[in-house]
Amino acid sequence: MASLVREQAGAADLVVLPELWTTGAFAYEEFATEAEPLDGPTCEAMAKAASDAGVWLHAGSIPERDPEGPLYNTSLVFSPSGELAAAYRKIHRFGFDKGEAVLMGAGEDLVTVRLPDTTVGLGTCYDLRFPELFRGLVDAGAETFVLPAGWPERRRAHWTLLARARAVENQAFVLACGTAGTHAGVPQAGHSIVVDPWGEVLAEAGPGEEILTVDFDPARVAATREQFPALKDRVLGLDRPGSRPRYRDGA
Ligand SMILES: NC(=O)CC(=O)C(=O)O
Repeated sequence: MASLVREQAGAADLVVLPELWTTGAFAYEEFATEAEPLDGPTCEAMAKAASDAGVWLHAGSIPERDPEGPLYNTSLVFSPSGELAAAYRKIHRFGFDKGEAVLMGAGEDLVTVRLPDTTVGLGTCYDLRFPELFRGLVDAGAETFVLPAGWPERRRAHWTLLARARAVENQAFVLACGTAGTHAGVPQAGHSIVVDPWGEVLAEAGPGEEILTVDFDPARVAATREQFPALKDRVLGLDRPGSRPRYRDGA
């Protein structure tokens, strides 16, 4: 993975990797054996790859070992000088009563990171189904969402639909990078996708491994929000019972 990142030197400003690529998102038994702290060998290798290539690197996510707590599914962003600029612990864990949902702890913090031309809001895979997270990130200034995933082929239609929905409703770019191949018997969707603030798909990968390259202009977020200012019409608090407008039964 480090040599793939290095190949982007001079070609990309930001490189994005998928979710849990050291294990596979469904290789549950490997989470504990492969987990490492944020100064572990994978982070060290990714920090070096980012600085060797001189790129911002969203290094996807790894199983994080917190000496004080449970394992976490943690996404990592490195600056072009190899500093860990952000770490985001996945808030919505997938699996209902098994897998990640029981093997890993839930993150609690919404995380944004300022890149030179855009503020990036972080989400991971299953988070894509929860619009309130992305609204929270918009409130924190996000203009571009970066989301690594290990999304199964079986639900690929949801992947595309949700990526476009998060882009349209938040008038933001969505850069969603998915794993390819088969992980622990689960065929992965691939189909990494980049969506613009109008909901148009700027680029989409195929089902297999590939490097998807896209040029986008972060200034389009402010322009879209100004030309079609739907975000200003939000009624806040609808998802919080007790807040206004009030909830009532019937007509
Ligand atoms: N793997 C995930 O985190 C999410 C997923 O599979 C889904 O359908 O949602």
